Amino acid sequence: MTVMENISALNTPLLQVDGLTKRYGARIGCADVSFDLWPGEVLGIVGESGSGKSTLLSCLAGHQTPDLGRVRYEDRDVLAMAETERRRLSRTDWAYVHQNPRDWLRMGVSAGGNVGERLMAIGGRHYGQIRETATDWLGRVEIASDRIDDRPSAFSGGMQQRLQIARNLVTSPRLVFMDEPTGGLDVSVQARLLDLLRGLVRDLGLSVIIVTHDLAVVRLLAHRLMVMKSGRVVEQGLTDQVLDDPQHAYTQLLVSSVLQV
Ligand SMILES: Nc1ncnc2c1ncn2[C@@H]1O[C@H](COP(=O)(O)OP(=O)(O)OP(=O)(O)O)[C@@H](O)[C@H]1O
Repeated sequence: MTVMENISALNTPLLQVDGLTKRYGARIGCADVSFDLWPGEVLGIVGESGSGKSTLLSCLAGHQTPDLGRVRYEDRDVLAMAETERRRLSRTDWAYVHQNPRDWLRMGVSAGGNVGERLMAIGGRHYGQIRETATDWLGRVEIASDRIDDRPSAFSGGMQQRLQIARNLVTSPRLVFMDEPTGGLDVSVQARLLDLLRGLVRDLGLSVIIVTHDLAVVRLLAHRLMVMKSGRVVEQGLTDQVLDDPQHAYTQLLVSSVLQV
């Protein structure tokens, strides 16, 4: 990129979402959701169970087709894209970290293989280099290099989640979707994972959309917050502002119920 292209990239949102709506029959999944995501920005999406967080995330990532609305990634219309192009984006520029790593890791393949496989999917062919990069990434997610040939089934839940993160980030994506990445883990394991995620997001300059019902997670990770209720965005703003001075009654309830715990 030239300097001018760099400056212009900084002035353009990475993702532009406009009026996104998804219904399941008569039921609303998400309705009229609009926002911009900027390079290097972490956007948190919170709301109680059934508020539409996962529906929104899966529509953004192209796993579901919305009924209405527009999604632009850089200068590309994501919804009008051919399936092959969207798949290519998912392997290169985008990553998706799911709540349950066991469903998304290849449990019969070694830890190193799980990471290396993603490099091979984008054209990596040199075995030595792939193994070296996989070892480096295991180190970055705090998995000892002598575990490289172990299968994920021999790993703890926290290690499996860290392996899923390495598998996702090894291809240097720019935009990472995360769906409850710390869900289902012990509190101390969650804290370590959050710390790790925060470091990676900062060091790699990632743009992230993270869905969670856990306000502590967004407090630590997200620059900006969107609060959803019944499929709609009821409040959005800078994370600290929204959490310290919630304007909408629903956000006030969310925040106060956490404080009572
Ligand atoms: N496949 C589906 N078929 C029908 N209705 C669905 C489907 N998926 C979600 N819904 C409905 O859409 C609404 C939003 O659900 P969604 O799973 O997006 O919420 P969520 O905030 O992610 O909840 P959770 O935190 O429990 O995952 C809910 O009313 C839900 O019942």
